[in-house]
Amino acid sequence: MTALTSSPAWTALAAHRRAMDGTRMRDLFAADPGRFATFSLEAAGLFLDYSKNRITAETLGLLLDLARQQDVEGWRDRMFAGERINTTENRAVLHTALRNRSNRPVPVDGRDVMPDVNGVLERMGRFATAVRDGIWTGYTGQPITDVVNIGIGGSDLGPVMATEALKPYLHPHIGVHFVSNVDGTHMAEALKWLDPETTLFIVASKTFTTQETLANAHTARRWFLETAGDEAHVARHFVAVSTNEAEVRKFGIDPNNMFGFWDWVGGRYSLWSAIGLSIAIAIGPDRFAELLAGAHEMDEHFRTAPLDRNMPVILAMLGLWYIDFWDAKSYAVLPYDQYLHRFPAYLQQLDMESNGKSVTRDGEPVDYATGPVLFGEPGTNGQHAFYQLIHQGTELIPCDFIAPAVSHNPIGDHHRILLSNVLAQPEALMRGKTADEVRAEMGKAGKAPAEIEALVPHRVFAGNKPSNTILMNSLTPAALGALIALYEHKIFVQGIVWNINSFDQWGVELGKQLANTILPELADGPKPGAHDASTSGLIDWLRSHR
Ligand SMILES: O=P(O)(O)OC[C@H]1O[C@](O)(CO)[C@@H](O)[C@@H]1O
Repeated sequence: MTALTSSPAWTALAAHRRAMDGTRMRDLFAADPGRFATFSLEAAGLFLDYSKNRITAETLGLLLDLARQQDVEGWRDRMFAGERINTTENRAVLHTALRNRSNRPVPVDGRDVMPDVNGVLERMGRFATAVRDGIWTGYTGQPITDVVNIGIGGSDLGPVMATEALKPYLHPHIGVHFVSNVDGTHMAEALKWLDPETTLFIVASKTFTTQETLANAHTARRWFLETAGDEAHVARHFVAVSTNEAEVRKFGIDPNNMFGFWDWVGGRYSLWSAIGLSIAIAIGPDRFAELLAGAHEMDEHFRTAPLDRNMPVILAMLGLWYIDFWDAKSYAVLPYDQYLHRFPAYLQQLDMESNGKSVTRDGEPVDYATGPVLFGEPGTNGQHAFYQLIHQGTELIPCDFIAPAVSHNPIGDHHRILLSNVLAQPEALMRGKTADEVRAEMGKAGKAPAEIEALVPHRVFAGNKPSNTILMNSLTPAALGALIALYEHKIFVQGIVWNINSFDQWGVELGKQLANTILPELADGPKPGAHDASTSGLIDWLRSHR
């Protein structure tokens, strides 16, 4: 057993879990009229109801004991203080500094990073305004009509998700597009309707060595030069966002057109940095500042609220409760807001790249489950796709439901219908439907007893399925900022309790290395090198079918 699973807090939870067998949320609600008030809280403009979980006050107490035992508060303070808590890469973890609207100094190796952070933010703001106001023009003097962000992973998913989420705030005459996949189709489809004279490319890559992004950027450059002709025009149409000035120069982008950030910003935590340039152009610097401010408010909450009133900590510990003590392997995030349709995809990287780890910070194998498989779709679409399995399948899948009280598009009674669904699903998951309830319902509908009995097993809902509901007034930039920061910190807390490093991603390297080996082997020439029979067979098949 590892130190964690043999620890007092863990073993107490394991015993408590066994004692919870047979406990049903239905009964807990019936026994305690104050359950909703006890298990809900508000922070940074977000309201969290976590009363529909398999918990009692004792459960929460034990979960928080575990958080304390693992020194969540100490690690949190070390993160905010700029300590190098990403030990395998020897880096600080300071995405919170990027949205530190208090301007409290944040030292890294004794040097305050805030002047640099504010400096880049100001440059981004000036540039975004110039593009938005038509002052930054293309090489023929025309205003920019389209911006294409070329990046992948953290250099894509955050900006895509945020510009989709904040569509009501977009500039009316500038289209923002994203190309991430190295599949030429992605680029070809994006460029199809664009005019090189009025298109601005943002090449976004922390390292500026990512194969997919560089391939896409070179293709975009060639496409642009086919019309523009002169290399000198590249400067008005290509800007870079990176930490790697040398590689940016090598690509041929003038460092004056580069927006920098720092190694202490993880890729999947980077939308708050210059990686958010496409967001700033899309919604304007003031709205971008509101996004940062919303996240900062959640940071302050996370930094200062006691653990039992701390939204990210509570969400984290509930998630961990199901993963480690109820054998839940996956987890659904279900936004009831069409604008949040890319939010689950964004969270997949945030959560699965952060906590998809199986060794501790010291390199020992874990003997407990870590990050879950995360998936989701906007409600109500998901209801007509995979909710069946959540309601009646054999897997336990905890869910987060997310919804705004007010829609940006108050058409007829659409929003009321949407809200009725986001309330009904957690209720149904929690309550379920017993055999007697099925019998009574079918009896009332005049069904024959034999038919009723045949269908009872199919129409019973076990219920007792856990979920959280997160509400906000409306999906503003500030609310979105708070929501993202909530999940960032939730993931952080889980990583600390699991004693893993949530800030590296070595697991993506092997595939990259092997792809580089296979790349030349797909060309004509000598037979493929040493592979397993399957990989060699597939290479041969592809070579003979083109
Ligand atoms: O911004 P870069 O350096 O191009 O990296 C893109 C992505 O690649 C990864 O390193 C691995 O997928 C991510 O962590 C990162 O967000």
